Amino acid sequence: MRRAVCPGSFDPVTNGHLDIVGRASRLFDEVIVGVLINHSKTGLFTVEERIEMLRQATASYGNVRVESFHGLLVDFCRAQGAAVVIKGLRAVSDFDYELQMAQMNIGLSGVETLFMPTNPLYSFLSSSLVKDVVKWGGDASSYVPDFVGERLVTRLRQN
Ligand SMILES: Cc1cn(CCC(=O)O)c2ccccc12
Repeated sequence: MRRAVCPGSFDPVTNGHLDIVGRASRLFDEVIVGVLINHSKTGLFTVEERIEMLRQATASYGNVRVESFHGLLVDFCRAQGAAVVIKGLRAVSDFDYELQMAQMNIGLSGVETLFMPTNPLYSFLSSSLVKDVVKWGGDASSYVPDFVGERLVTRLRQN
């Protein structure tokens, strides 16, 4: 069974993430979305909330699993039996860092990284930008699933 891991923070999941995950799910037998647990950074949503939104957003794909992990990505890949990491590239500016990570990961463990160009519709998108837009009253309905947008409004506009 050919598995791939799509790692990230997903705080929250955006349509850009879902575009890549959906395309990867058509290329691999199973895709594991890995939600990174970062103890040094408090996100807007808890890891459990991010997992819940990702599971709801990817339920229709049929071969996507969502799990959390901490520590080295390659250790998570090994534990999941995945030989490939899928990364979405939004712009050339993403490439330097992602290349460095990919070279380190293959050196550490032989885990390959495949880069997928982001759909141009979402090449400017990030979870941080979406959060800022919603916080200041903007409409993010083109950029996140409706249920994610509703949770963003509830979480950001209460305070
Ligand atoms: C474009 C893109 C960025 N990331 C990191 C997201 C993050 O760290 O929150 C992704 C994860 C999965 C699929 C596509 C992407």
